[in-house]
Amino acid sequence: SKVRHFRWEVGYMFWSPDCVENVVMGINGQFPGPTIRAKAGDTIVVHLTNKLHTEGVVIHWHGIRQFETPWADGTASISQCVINPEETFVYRFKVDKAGTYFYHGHYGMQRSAGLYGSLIVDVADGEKDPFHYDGEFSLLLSDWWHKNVHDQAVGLSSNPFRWIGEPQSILINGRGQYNCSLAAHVSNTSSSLCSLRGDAQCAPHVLHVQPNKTYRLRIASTTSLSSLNLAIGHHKMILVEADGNYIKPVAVDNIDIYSGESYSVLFTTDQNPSTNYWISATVRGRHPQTPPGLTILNYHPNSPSIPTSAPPVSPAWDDYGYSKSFSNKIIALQGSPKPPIRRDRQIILLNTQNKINGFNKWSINNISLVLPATPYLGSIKFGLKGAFDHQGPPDNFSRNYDIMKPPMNPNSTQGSGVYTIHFNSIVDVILQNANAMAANVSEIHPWHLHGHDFWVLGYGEGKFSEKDAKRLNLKNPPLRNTVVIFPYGWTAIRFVADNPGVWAFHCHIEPHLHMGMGVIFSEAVERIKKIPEEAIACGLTGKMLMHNHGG
Ligand SMILES: O=C1O[C@H]([C@@H](O)CO)C(O)=C1O
Repeated sequence: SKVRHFRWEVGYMFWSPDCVENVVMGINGQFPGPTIRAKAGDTIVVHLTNKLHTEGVVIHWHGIRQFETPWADGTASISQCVINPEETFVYRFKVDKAGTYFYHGHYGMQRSAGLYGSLIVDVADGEKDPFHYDGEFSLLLSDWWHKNVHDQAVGLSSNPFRWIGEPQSILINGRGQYNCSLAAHVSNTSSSLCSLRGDAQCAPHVLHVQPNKTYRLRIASTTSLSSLNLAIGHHKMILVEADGNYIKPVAVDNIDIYSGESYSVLFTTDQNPSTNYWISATVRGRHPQTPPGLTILNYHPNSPSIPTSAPPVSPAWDDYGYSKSFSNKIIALQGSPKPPIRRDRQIILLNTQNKINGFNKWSINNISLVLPATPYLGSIKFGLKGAFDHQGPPDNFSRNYDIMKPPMNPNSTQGSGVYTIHFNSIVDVILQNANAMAANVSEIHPWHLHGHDFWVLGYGEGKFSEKDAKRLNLKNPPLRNTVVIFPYGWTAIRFVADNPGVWAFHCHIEPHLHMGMGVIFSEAVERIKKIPEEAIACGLTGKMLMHNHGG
């Protein structure tokens, strides 16, 4: 295995992700940031220098479990102090499992500002994937607003509340088209056909293929808000990987992908080779006001021109039955690690939209998460009293809460308390969805766990009951790091607390996390040996270091 070094500078720059010039957060002058490619077992070392003028930054390596390096998880106020302008922080961590991953900012709304890129881990030398392919491509999906993230964040924390609204564009590898459509001539749209130079920043990323070959398409979603459906016109796909875990191969026409998820699919170029085909990413789960993101599958030796057929038709945005049946198709590949058959602890998390002093929030068991000034990892390790709320949040919610109705009393509180998890204990979490503040509204939330993969034991409708607990899938549940809760439904997961650290578990919709939709798991922190000083040189841990050094 190798040690792979990267020197990165994060900075704002002018860029036209969807043909409209804006300010984006880039890395080394690139948007999206550079792709990291490594082999399982390698060590990645990223020297990250903050070239933003007046704000801190961190980067989270989404899906990488950070065994023995919990300070490198890249979560502001949780695993480390933010990196200040002109400072360099060294992220050093092992990528221990092959798969499709990505990285992104995890401070304020910096992911929405464009701070993201792909992280791809190939199998180690001498190892093989359990499937064959002739070539591969990688698509990183995101959504893009013309309103800058500062305005977005201020709106979310204002009274009256200003919602960010739906995105202007869906980007595929950082490229979308706002004021025109690649498919104007073949779909019923009022937009005009794009006339783009191939080297324009918003020109689509074209996939060049040979006929009669099999390709692996790696797809990851780092959207701020949007749930997407991805399809390749006229081609079937076989799903083989989810969130860096092999799954039982299953043939599908298209895939639902929620923010924080990744998949690999195989497709064979067995269609009429005299034409090109569309790849589309269409908004689902919220009333779409954003045209699909599009790119082109270009069969050799055709020119990379616009396909003559219409883009694929996706399921209706509110066809949740379709989404549920898709999610239920994902099961573990035979021979994958199985979950332990019993649990040590069950935590039931009610997801509600709330008000605090007139401000809109999201709460979990009636507590809206606010992050403390001193990152948890250091304050917990050194027992610094007063760094965050002493009282841990509850493991359950009131039994008579009606999840089908808007909250009777929408007032909630904010808090920074943590769930303390014992080393090697087996934890079940039941994510319980509910009605939002408006009547007859319940939204999709993709939940992402840091530091772990978990088994998805099942999805269900309504309020989770003891009956449901007996019917969980312990036979072949898939391992993942992100899972969705459907409107008015619940989702059950299980994980083994085998990774000392402080780990966020949160809705991956960035404005929702910003509004408090997450919890913190403090796991066996007493087992962590030496935390690098640069991760904790702020707040109360910074003061402690100063005293220790006789400052
Ligand atoms: O957090 C959210 O706020 C809006 C809406 O509920 C209020 O405008 C919305 O759709 C969200 O997901």
